[in-house]
Amino acid sequence: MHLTTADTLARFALTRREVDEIEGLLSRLMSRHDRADNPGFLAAAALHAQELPLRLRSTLGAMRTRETNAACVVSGLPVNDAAIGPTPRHWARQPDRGSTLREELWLVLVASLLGEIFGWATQQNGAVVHDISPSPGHEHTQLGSGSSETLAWHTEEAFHPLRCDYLALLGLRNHDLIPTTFASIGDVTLDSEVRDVLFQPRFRIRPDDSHLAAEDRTAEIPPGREGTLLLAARDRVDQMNSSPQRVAVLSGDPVAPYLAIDPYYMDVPGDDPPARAALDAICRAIDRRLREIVLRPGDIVLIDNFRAVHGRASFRARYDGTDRWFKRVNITRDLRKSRAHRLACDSRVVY
Ligand SMILES: NC(=[NH2+])NCCC[C@H](N)C(=O)O
Ligand SMILES: O=C(O)CCC(=O)C(=O)O
Ligand SMILES: [Fe+2]
Repeated sequence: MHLTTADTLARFALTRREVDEIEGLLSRLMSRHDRADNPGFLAAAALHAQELPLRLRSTLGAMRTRETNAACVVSGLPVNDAAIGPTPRHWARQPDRGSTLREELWLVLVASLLGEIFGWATQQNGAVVHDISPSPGHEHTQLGSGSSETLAWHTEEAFHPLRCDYLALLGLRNHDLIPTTFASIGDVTLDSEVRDVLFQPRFRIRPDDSHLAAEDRTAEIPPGREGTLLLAARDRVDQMNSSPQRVAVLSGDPVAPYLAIDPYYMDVPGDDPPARAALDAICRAIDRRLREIVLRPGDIVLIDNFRAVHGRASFRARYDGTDRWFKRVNITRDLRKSRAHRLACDSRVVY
């Protein structure tokens, strides 16, 4: 079987005029909002995003509706390296969130062209805009804060039924040009027997370690429904870890399927050699198609989390304030489907 091969990685370079327009929009928004993740700004983000240049809006509109490409790199917005401050050594340790307000507004606006932004109660303490930077002690982990090991390619939250439709990564600092890795299912060729097996619920995907981090569990349990939801979310992660359901890797249209895969956290239960062989086959096919995307400061990559996998090359962390530093958001096309797991209809945190 040959899946559709429309080019999977689009590159969108902002013109000088578009950069000027965006700078103006960001300055106006910065005078009115002190954080990119405050509820007031998030509620209006989709509206403000309509002030982004038309060419950008239509490119991302096509990515959303026609599934033309599985990723798009938007480049050209300058970032002042001194102004954003030193790279934090831990996601919770950025001394002044205001130092990246401009860049976070940029990320949230662009992401809002694809859908609604949300975070996980069990990840980075419910933050909606995540920090990705290397942390001491995490070098050999499979976390965004790892470094010395390759971050194995994956679907973001492959284990979770409410996983994002898209994720967006913003480069703030990347002096060593350490690449993000990327491959689209649209570039992968599979035998029809392999594909048929991957469409069946014969696989298990456990939560990745970012949802189990002990540090997320030290905070006090809040009272009321929030506490109830938080404890239930932790229990669910624990359960998905101890007794995961059997799921399919591929879904949707057999000739242009969607994908949920995270081999590092997967296994094939029971005596099922054909399922094992099918998983190995798709992993090899994806490995062959894996390519590198180097995000420079100001660049945003939007990744279709139903059609592409991503990861990161290994590198040596510096821990001197000049390390690679990204911001990340999850995007859903439909916030309503997670309503049972959120406190309010407009809340962005999924428990
Ligand atoms: N193979 C994996 N899924 N590794 C985990 C990916 C990193 C994880 N999303 C984090 O925020 O730290
Ligand atoms: O650092 C990167 O380029 C990708 C990180 C990533 O995939 C993650 O944090 O889930
Ligand atoms: Fe990821």
